[in-house]
Amino acid sequence: MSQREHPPVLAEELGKRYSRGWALRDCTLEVPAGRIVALVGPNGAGKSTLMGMITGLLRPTTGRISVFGDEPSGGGMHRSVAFLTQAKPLYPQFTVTETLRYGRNANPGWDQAYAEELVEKAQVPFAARVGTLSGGQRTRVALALALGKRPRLLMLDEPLADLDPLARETVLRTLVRECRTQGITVLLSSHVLAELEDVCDHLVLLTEGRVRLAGDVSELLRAYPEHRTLSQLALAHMRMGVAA
Ligand SMILES: Nc1ncnc2c1ncn2[C@@H]1O[C@H](COP(=O)(O)OP(=O)(O)OP(=O)(O)O)[C@@H](O)[C@H]1O
Repeated sequence: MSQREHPPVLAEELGKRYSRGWALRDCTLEVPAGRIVALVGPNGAGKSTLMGMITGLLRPTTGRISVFGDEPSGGGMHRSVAFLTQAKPLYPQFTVTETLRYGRNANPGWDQAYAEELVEKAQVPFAARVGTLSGGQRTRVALALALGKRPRLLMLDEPLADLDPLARETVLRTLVRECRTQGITVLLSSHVLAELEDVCDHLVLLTEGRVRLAGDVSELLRAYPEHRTLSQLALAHMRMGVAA
């Protein structure tokens, strides 16, 4: 089977146990190609743990996970995956130009023209040091760094948490436009359910380390007609999961 035919993520009975107990249990799911997937759940539900296992930074305790058909290893992230977190590991003393140069040196498939175009569109000065940029500008640079890698799967763990509502909307719009145009699969973790509404077409909902709901958003809304929106659906299942 060619790598193209493997789904971006396939988890089978995946589990992760820390010293304090299970963070994720019996997690079986597929992240389908080309979708924008909302990964939601209350605090401590296991979202970051799942993402950590997709990157290969965390090793599963039980079960299996594959990323484009490959088992993640501790030897670095899959070359087709980019990961953006709220922490945005950018070097504050680097200029934007130097940050992109770092991206080029670190990534074999790097697309310099595309990364520069994203920075230009965001109107961030190339000569500015990253440490002097606003939160919104830093996020746009981090996004250029992630997309310049030309990933096929982009994972975002609460990347917009420190942005004002206007910047959140702008960044999210840019992100969705770029990913839809490029056919990039997105796994987006956020607590702001309302802003996932018009963006995500697939849902993975975790509560207490278990997959409570997963699937195509329109199909799920048809299966649960008492809920009209992704937010209502997710919130109701989060309540059930926590009460269970
Ligand atoms: N390194 C660790 N050692 C011990 N327990 C951990 C560790 N990392 C996470 N956990 C625990 O695993 C569970 C799941 O945590 P995780 O960070 O995956 O949740 P989350 O859904 O991302 O939460 P949040 O929305 O608050 O970011 C929590 O109970 C957490 O305390």
